[in-house]
Amino acid sequence: MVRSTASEAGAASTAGAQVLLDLRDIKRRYVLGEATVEALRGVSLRIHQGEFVAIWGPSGSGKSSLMNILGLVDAPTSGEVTLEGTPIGQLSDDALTDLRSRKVGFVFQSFNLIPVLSALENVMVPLQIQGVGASQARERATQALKDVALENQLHARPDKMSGGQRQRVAIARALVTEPSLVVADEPTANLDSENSYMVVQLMRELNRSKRVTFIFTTHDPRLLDLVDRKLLLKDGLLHTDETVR
Ligand SMILES: Nc1ncnc2c1ncn2[C@@H]1O[C@H](COP(=O)(O)OP(=O)(O)OP(=O)(O)O)[C@@H](O)[C@H]1O
Repeated sequence: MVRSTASEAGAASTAGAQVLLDLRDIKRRYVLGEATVEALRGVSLRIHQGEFVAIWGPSGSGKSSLMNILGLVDAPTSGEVTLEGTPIGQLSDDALTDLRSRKVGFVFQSFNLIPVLSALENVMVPLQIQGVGASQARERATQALKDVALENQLHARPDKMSGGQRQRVAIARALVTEPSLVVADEPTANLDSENSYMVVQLMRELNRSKRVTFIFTTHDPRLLDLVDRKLLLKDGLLHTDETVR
């Protein structure tokens, strides 16, 4: 049940902004032996460039399933996903991998930093995967860490950093490739309430300053105060879609 439609609600805050992601009637079914789980049961949604969006809802409502599809890491069982006008379902595996690495950055609840690498080296990794040369990668990663106020921790390893600092490194790593979209599934699940708020505030500032679209999931209602738009998922359906500002 959607009380205000995605397109109406999105248009209210994003007049003139281009559609970044368009999901039409997305269903995701998991089959485990005899059992079938209908994790998403028909989600239609439009995300515009520059939006700052939270997806919230009870455990098991389909948030991670939807995030995997929004981040192009999983394909729906049925329905269509379009990113900047490109229908995803028609791409080869190689083309999809290339598009995802250029357009999407990821932030994870458990940070997923490489423990033996410094903060700077962790942030350089996605650039090196893209084939960017070492000195340029170092320069861009240094700037990305400055953007999250960690210029004094360039050479620290993750195990010497607090949870909030580790998540800031992960945000720098997500942004260093200059993606159109950052997808963050429960980015504050392993942080205390003060650090949770600071991390979402930081994502908000970067969303504004860099005009990058952010979509994150959360269980924490306080964090919803910081968003443009909140989507409530229940039982695999988009229940409400509210544009806040
Ligand atoms: N890989 C999978 N195989 C089988 N079932 C799955 C798989 N991933 C998710 N599910 C099921 O799909 C439903 C939705 O799960 P999903 O993880 O998307 O929800 P969620 O809202 O992110 O939950 P949580 O807040 O607990 O992380 C649940 O019933 C879950 O058990």
